[in-house]
Amino acid sequence: MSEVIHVRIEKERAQKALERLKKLDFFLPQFEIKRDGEYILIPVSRNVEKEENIVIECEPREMKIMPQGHAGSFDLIGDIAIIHERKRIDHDFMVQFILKSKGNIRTIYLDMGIKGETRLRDLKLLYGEDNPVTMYRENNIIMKVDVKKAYFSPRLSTERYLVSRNVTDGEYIFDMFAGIGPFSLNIAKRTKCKIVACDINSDAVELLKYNLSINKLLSDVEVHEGNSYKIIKELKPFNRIIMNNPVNQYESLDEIIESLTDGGRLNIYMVEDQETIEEKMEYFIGKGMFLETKRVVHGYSKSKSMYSLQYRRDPT
Ligand SMILES: C[S@@+](CC[C@H](N)C(=O)[O-])C[C@H]1O[C@@H](n2cnc3c(N)ncnc32)[C@H](O)[C@@H]1O
Repeated sequence: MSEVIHVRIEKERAQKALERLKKLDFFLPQFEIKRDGEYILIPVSRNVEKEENIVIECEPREMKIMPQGHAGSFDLIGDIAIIHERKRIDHDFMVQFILKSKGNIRTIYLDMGIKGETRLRDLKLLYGEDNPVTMYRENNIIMKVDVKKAYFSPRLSTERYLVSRNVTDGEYIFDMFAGIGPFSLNIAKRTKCKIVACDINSDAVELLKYNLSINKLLSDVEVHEGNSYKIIKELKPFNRIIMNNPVNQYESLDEIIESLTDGGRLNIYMVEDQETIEEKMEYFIGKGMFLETKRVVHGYSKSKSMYSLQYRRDPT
């Protein structure tokens, strides 16, 4: 049986990452470089995680395991690993695989599914201490994460970086489903903007405030606990609205579009299949929105993917 770890990197940055991985002697030339939507999968040797310094260029956060006869992946969040299985996986094999390939793993959970409005994960302990709190770094930001009390996924770190790069100083931004704050933190770190971040989960809001404080960004972000669909009415209009709650049904999209300034931008994340994403895109075009970027963030199921769409509201 052979198993290969791949660094998953956005297409535009893949060449640079490949050169860097070759230089560091992590690249495994005997295995194929593959495509995954807008991303490239580069086969690497197991100890790539040790090179924390290449995270920003390469982001080897999401390691995919593709052993024959198994189908799963795991996320690394600080010293916690969370296994996601698509088909039935031999859990002992996965635990041993992770422990052998990663040096610093304290706890391994199996993802039993995400539920409800607050998107909390049902986690089963497979290895180590049942302590869901850890510190996690991405794009020069540090975050306290509690994988049981608030939603967090490291898989969007490149997305958050790209969105933050698109923001210009002076924007007034609403991060509607902020969670523990990764979008707001990435933007506040790189720009001088006024950001409003809101989440309905009080534990997420507490972590968000803590994360702003440890990154010294408290004064850049106004935090609200509550229902964003209500709060937006009081605080609009915004130059940019970020909607990252892709699995739950979005409400009041007409009103949200109306809450943008002329030329304002909407960054929206959706889990759809090829057909339904086209329908959703037609809706926005019908509302006078101009599509600026469309990316496949990652595959979600056999037929569905997570899409990242950026629209600009053109003056009517
Ligand atoms: C998929 S998570 C995204 C979190 C964050 N943007 C991230 O990238 O980690 C969606 C978040 O939206 C929050 N949420 C769900 N409905 C909400 C609402 N009506 N108003 C505010 N927050 C809400 C949930 O508590 C959850 O933290």
